[in-house]
Amino acid sequence: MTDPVAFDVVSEGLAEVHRRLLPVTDGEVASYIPQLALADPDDFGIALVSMGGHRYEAGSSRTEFTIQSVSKPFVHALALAELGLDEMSRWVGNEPSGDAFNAISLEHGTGRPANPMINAGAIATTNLVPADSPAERSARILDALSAFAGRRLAVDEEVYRSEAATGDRNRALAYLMHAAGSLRTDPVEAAEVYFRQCSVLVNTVDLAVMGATLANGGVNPVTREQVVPEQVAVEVLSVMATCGMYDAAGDWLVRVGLPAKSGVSGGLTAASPARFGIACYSPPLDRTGSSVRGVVALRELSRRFGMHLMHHPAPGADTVTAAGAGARAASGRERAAADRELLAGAGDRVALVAARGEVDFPAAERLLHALAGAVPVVPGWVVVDLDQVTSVNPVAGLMLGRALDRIAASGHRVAVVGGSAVGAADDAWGGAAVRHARREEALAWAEEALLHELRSLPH
Ligand SMILES: NC(=O)CC[C@H](N)C(=O)O
Repeated sequence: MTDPVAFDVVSEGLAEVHRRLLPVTDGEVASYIPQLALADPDDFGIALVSMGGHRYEAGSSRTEFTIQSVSKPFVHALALAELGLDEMSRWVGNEPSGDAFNAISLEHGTGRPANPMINAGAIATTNLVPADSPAERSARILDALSAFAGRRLAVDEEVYRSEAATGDRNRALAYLMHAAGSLRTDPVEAAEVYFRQCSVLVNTVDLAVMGATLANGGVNPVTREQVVPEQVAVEVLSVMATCGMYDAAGDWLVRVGLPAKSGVSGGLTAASPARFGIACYSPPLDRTGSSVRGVVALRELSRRFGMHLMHHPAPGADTVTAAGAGARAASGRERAAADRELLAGAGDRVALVAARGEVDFPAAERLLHALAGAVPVVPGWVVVDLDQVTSVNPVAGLMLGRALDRIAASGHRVAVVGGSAVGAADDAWGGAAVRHARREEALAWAEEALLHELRSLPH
């Protein structure tokens, strides 16, 4: 029997990066929260989770640590799912602050924190999660983080106490926001809920699953649970891309090109939309508060696996499989010599355009361009074969519908073949088109009508 591990080149890639970066000893383990100073600087874990829910890992990927600021995007997701983007944005901005994570980055006048990834914004966001008491709020947050991770998580009470004992700066931020009217709950309680959220224990694989859930439109790829709506995942990833790495966010986007979030315990998660969640854990931090090994590892992995968001994606399969008029659009029916002759003289009055696969905005643009080139110059018949189309997204359906309506309005008769996947787009073309089950039928329908017209013309 073949050992499936022998084919695991993904884990091999992770192991190679891990081996190469293990000797890196730059950075300092965070000590302003005393309990964090006890972390082992040699711990180094890497994990990658695919949209199929497959997990790949290297190093100390199962070592537990407190989530710290990596919790912020996930609690932001929970608050967004409850409040919606407009209401959220009234309380917390979406602008990169360019400041350190613990900066007093509050908007002049309103006291609104710049974004939900810095401490001030995170404390405000946490306390926007609807609940009747701080305990209930903490419980809801723990539930949400667990759903993102796909397993039941717990709070490290010692780290929580250590952070609460030394958390005056965060309390001060809460007081400032409370005074300015941007935090409505009690400042001390607000900070406590935030400290408990930061003290939730995770491992590197959990962080990768959490990132993968955002990359997968809010559906946890391991448990298949829809944790937050897809739109919320899109909004959270956007904020991660611009604010997730604090005052290093710009450089990060250039070099790694993925939405990400780091934390002071050394955790780091990144999301490659529709592809992977990737996470690292290594406690020594750079001056911006992100894991030194984590940052370099993500840089290498992004390059190695071609994950930079701004990369030109590989083109999909051709959408348009046939486009033309005349002979190429013939139905193949047996016909009398006289009819064949008639058709040969007027074959360019029947056009065929066929498409396949998923039709989204760019694919619809290609299809419409092909239609424009194939439509007869004099009133004729246009057969659009969508039998091999697997899906049409709403915007593409609208575009196609409008184009077919226009073609019909300019005097052509339109037939649409198959396209059971087209579904919603059906309403879009408002019955301007005749439906046929097969391409040959539609072409024969067009030819019969054309012949009928030609035969009645004086020779
Ligand atoms: N960047 C971080 O991870 C900060 C989280 C930490 N709990 C704090 O508030 O200071």
